[in-house]
Amino acid sequence: MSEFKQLYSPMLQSAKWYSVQSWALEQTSHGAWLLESESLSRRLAQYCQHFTVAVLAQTIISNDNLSVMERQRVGDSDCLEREVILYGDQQPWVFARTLIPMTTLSGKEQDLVDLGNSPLGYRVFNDKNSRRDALEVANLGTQQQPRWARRSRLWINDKPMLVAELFLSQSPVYAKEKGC
Ligand SMILES: C=C(O[C@@H]1C=C(C(=O)O)C=C[C@H]1O)C(=O)O
Repeated sequence: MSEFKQLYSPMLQSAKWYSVQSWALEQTSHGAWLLESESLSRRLAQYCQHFTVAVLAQTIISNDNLSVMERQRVGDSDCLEREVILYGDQQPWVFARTLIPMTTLSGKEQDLVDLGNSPLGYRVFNDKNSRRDALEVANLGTQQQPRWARRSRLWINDKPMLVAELFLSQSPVYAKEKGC
């Protein structure tokens, strides 16, 4: 198993998520990232020369293995679980875990299985019928040294998927805080 997956997958899955309103995110530099409602991939790509995605794992998981909240967001179907690292100029910036219900992988959306190293966000937000809702934020670090994560539901043609993203220490989300 990849070291990234071993480290970050349990971190993300044990996160305590809070609605965005619980955090004072407006007018902060990290808030602009966490509140991004369009494609995070596109935003990250603007901060580097080479934006790349590496798939760590892609497997089908039973609905029984989802948490109650995950089930509330995506329903009762088994899911394709896709875990990736998003890289900016070879630096690991984001660990992301996406749950795509098998019922979403129908019609035009069957191609989501074969994304490989293409960013999911490019595919989803290229479609006119896409949107994001149910945004939640977690801090997996401390107040002094935050490690931000967010979870949101994406819709494509009225079919849901759930994306959780952990912003790693080298990501531009922390640039201002570090005084760079
Ligand atoms: C969901 C988006 O796509 C990003 C790309 C992902 C992937 O390729 O698996 C996963 C999560 C995202 O951060 C986005 O760009 O908003």
